[in-house]
Amino acid sequence: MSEGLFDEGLFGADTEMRAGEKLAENAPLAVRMRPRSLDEVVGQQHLLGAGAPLRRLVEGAAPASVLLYGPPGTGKTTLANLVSLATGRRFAALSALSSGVKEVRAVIEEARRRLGRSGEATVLFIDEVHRFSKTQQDALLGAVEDRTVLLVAATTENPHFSVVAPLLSRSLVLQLRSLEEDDIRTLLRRAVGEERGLGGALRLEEDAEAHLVALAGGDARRALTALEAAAESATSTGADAIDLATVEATVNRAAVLYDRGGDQHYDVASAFIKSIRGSDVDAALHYLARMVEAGEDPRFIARRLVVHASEDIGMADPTALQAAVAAAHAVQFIGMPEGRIALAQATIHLATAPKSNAVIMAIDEALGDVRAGKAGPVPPHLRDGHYAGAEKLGNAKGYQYPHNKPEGVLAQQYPPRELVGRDYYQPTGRGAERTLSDRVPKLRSIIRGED
Ligand SMILES: Nc1ncnc2c1ncn2[C@@H]1O[C@H](COP(=O)(O)OP(=O)(O)OP(=O)(O)O)[C@@H](O)[C@H]1O
Repeated sequence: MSEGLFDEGLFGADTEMRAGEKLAENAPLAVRMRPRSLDEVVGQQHLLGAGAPLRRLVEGAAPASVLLYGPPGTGKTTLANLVSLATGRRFAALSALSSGVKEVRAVIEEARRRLGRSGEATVLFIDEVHRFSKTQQDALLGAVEDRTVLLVAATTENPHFSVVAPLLSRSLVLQLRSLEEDDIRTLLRRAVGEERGLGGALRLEEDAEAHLVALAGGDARRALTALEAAAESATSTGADAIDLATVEATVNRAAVLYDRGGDQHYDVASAFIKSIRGSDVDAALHYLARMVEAGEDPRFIARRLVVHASEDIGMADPTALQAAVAAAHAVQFIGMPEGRIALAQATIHLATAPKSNAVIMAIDEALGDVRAGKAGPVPPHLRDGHYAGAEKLGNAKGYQYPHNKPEGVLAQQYPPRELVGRDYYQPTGRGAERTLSDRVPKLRSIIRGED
């Protein structure tokens, strides 16, 4: 197995960093400022106070695999690193974005060999573990179980929904919190002053600092990345301080490059859906490609497809919902990068399908009535007639069984009295809904006895 695998992870050459090892000077500021000991970690006191679970782990108490769950840039990678440093284990990292079962197996195999050969233990850090498919997560189980690796998995999504049960039950789930404004301020000041940061070459003006704190939204990486961009800009103009104007002029760039949870994400997702609704298959594929390339969570994309299969296509092509659900399953099953093909197939299916919004209109009108209080008693003949005493109440009495009629439909009141004659579903007549445009009015007239 090539050592190079470890170098291709999310921190480049930093992947196998050891205490005291010098980081490349050209590493990003956020990487250079990564805490080297627990004392340098800000916030997360609920996990790091005396006797708290993470401190015990870092201090070498009973090693357990951990799932770190929390927003981006709050210290998940950092803490994984510290666990390996403090416990003298080698640090191997994989990103679920770019690794498959093959890579997972290779890393585990290497960990097993090292353990057998020299007794050297490994912390295996898996970033964004929620992006792993079930099969990929299952590949980790054996090694976690027999302690070949100490797994530290990070996720920004609730692990109870995104991590397979056997892995969940073998791990300690620890939730990280967004950093407080004061924590971010501390990190910015450290980065400005310390040698491994900007080395005190520039001053950070007060309002510029406040702006960076606000922009960060509790994400330390975002704060340090924006600071670095502003510092580069200030240096290039020969200034000796970073002022508010410089921060404002540079943050857009920083935001576009690094802001996974920001506006771009929602704008592109919105354009994707609107292209599908507009039947522009090529534009839809373009936005899909942008999301895939940006590392968007494939399950987020799949969920949008499932929603819009019903909202924009509905009964005009009932197989669209099946296609979207199948793509969602496929993504879960095979993971990325192969999952992109299933997503593309569902995108093409939805974009080229005939369109109808009759389903969403129908349910929303029905909901509107219910919310307006139009929800009278259920007609007695439709009530549950199975329990003891039901008959006495007159429940189910007079109910007519539609199958007894040759057409399978008969005249009978189904809605509460005040809603008799109310039509919610209005077929558009497009695609497969065409047949419903004929059938639904006929059904209504039989049921309402107008025939
Ligand atoms: N709690 C913290 N204390 C000190 N520095 C922090 C903390 N959290 C993050 N940082 C700084 O931000 C950088 C990025 O943090 P880290 O990689 O640990 O975040 P993460 O939670 O793993 O984020 P992501 O989910 O985006 O991968 C670190 O290199 C470090 O400089």
